Amino acid sequence: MKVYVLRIGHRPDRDKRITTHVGLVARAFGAHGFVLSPCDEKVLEKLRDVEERWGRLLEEIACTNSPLKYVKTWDGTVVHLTMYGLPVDSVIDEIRQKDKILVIVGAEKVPREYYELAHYNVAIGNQPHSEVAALAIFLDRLYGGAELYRQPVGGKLRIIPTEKGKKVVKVGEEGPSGGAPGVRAERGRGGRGEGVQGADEVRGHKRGATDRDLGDET
Ligand SMILES: C[S@@+](CC[C@H](N)C(=O)[O-])C[C@H]1O[C@@H](n2cnc3c(N)ncnc32)[C@H](O)[C@@H]1O
Repeated sequence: MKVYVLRIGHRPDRDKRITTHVGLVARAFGAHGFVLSPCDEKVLEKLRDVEERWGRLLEEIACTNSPLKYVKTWDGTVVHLTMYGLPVDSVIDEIRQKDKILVIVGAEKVPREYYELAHYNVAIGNQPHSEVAALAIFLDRLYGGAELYRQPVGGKLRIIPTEKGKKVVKVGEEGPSGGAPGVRAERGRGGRGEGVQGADEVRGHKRGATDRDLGDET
């Protein structure tokens, strides 16, 4: 399964923090790609910085100024998170069977076309709340919780879970039993470029094994 998150309706003057949180949730909760619309380099830079320090979980961090075209040319399943949609529990098993999923989250009012283009309009409860919460719960239901235990590739720092305090070590110094308990990332890192349509309209950053962020400090 390949999952991309498309954040639409971002307002650079007021949404930087919440959009960054959408991106961080996409990264930490199992998405393979994060696409922002409209483009805002500051937000993308922040996400790249997190990936550089904490390790690579996203295959692609990109933006588009033609979000509708991005959705129309997505060659997979389109899920739009909205409080007006169907209850997540009634559709999540079906969505989990799909190979390629684009999850759209809005900011303020989402244009009607997105509701029509979506294969699934999905509600995380039928009350208004937040795109950050909606995305987190959707991805957690999609992966059944396993996404929390993926291990990033490269980066500089790892957290050693502790009962109290903060234990952070450099990559390579985790020790034989270091690192978070759990499973390694189940998905492969291959298939870069999948899900990128209208390359002339998608400005992004694709990461390869030679990127500077793969170097560790040890
Ligand atoms: C500030 S909310 C706007 C609420 C909007 N009226 C709506 O259609 O959900 C911004 C985004 O959060 C997400 N969201 C908010 N509440 C949600 C809910 N109950 N279920 C699913 N998504 C939700 C949607 O993606 C929405 O575009």
